Amino acid sequence: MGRITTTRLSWSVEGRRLLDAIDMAAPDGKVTGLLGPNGSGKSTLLRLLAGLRRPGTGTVRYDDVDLSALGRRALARRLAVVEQDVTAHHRVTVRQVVELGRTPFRGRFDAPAAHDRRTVDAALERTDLTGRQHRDWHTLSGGEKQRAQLARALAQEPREILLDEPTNHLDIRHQLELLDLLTSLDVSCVVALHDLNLAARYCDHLVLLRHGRVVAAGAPDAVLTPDLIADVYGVEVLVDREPATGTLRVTYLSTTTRTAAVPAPRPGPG
Ligand SMILES: Nc1ncnc2c1ncn2[C@@H]1O[C@H](COP(=O)(O)OP(=O)(O)OP(=O)(O)O)[C@@H](O)[C@H]1O
Repeated sequence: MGRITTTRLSWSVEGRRLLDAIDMAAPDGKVTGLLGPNGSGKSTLLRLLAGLRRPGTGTVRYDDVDLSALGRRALARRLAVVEQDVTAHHRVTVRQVVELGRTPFRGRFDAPAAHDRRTVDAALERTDLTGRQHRDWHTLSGGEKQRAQLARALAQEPREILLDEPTNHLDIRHQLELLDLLTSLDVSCVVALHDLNLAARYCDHLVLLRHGRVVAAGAPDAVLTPDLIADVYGVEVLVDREPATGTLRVTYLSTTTRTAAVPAPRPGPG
């Protein structure tokens, strides 16, 4: 497990600042939810955390180590990334996709060792894909592909996992199973989510973005307030607790024009 932090992290493209001085911390061993409307910068932030984009300014740290000082292989040995809508270009089976999670631990020409096989078997089992492991990747449904990507991430035995809307193709049962699984792992997770009720139920810590800036961060009951949700999403909500479980519950009432007052993002370098 490791703590992920960013300091004054910014990223711009074509003169538009898409992330603006992001200070965030994803606590060790916890599930951190990234929230925010479409285009608020969740995927861009995840890509910077994953080292897939280089920060314009600012830093990303894994524990106390700057991401730029971690080699690619060292990073791949601790960090798993589950992106949205991954496509495979070659004919591969589900098991071969999951076996990719073992690549950082093997020499280029090594056959999978017993530990690699056991880890892949366990990852397939935990994502309910054992029965589909020999299927061609292209024959899977969207939800099965998403579960296979999670299985690949688990096969990596990571200390940290970054996930971009991992529930968007999943039916209700698999959404709950995936998030139950994430919360049961001894791993620090950062997960972009749209569903505020799933965020309330499964995340220990939330970071709410708007126009590439952090507008609130903290425990779900500090972030999921009617005022913040109306300001950021333009939706009036009722927030209470579900009586049977005590979980925070967000009920959507109506859209509002309150977000119209939000200033446009600043242009800027870096
Ligand atoms: N490479 C790029 N070039 C130009 N604009 C980009 C690039 N990448 C992202 N953007 C823009 O940056 C903004 C943030 O995008 P991002 O995908 O990070 O948002 P998001 O919060 O993940 O959105 P969604 O909820 O719709 O997935 C959007 O306006 C997007 O169009």
